[in-house]
Amino acid sequence: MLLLISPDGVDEALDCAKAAEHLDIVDVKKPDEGSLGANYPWVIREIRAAVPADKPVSATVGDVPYKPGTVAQAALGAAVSGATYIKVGLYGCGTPEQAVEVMRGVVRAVKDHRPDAFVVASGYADAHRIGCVNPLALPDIARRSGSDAAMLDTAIKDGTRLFDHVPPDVCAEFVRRAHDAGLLAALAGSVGSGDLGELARIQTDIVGVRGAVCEGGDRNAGRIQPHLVAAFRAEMDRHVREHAAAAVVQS
Ligand SMILES: O=C[C@H](O)COP(=O)(O)O
Repeated sequence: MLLLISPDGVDEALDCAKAAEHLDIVDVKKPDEGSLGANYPWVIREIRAAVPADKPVSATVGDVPYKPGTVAQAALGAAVSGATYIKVGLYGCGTPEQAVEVMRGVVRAVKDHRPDAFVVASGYADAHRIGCVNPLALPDIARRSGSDAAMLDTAIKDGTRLFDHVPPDVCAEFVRRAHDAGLLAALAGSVGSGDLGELARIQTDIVGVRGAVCEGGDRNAGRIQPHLVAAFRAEMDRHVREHAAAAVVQS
């Protein structure tokens, strides 16, 4: 499992850089603009310069409306600024067809510029609260649009967790569908260390975290703490090892 951590700006990215050995992807976002709020191009550039070159920088393009041209141009902006993972929150897409149209534009805009960039189509575990596409539709949306990964996060950060909205067995189906389509499966949404056992068991590829590695577990008022990143990573690796060992015993 890969660990993606979301700093809110350059200062927190520097804290991530101090914990770089414990994380895999630095994800630039602007949490005060939403769950997948987009940050400024110059912030992406500064963060790219601040984190070790071997760590991919991801950028969120926003909780986007159903405006395929606008979103494609914004995604290109993130790629030009140095992000190699481009994450799009399909907030304003009410049907899979709309979501596929938006993501096709993103894939073309980003990969024309940088063929090796990695495009992530993200839906929301609490889609029922905002009226966007069903979580289990995401793997097929990602596949049809040529994206590289399907993701779920929570849209409303009110303390409810991924598993409160999409129980582990449904997340397992999400991961299965993503893998069957040849995609990576990424899961986030107030994920805590207590969720890591299930996330490892269902073979999640990427776990996205912010609140759990912030001071006081507070994604808004707290700041990312390198020692919390290290502790979270240690717990994650422990679960991955345990599930790998269990799989060997069963086989
Ligand atoms: O992509 C990851 C999200 O930023 C997760 O944030 P959170 O753990 O505070 O819900």
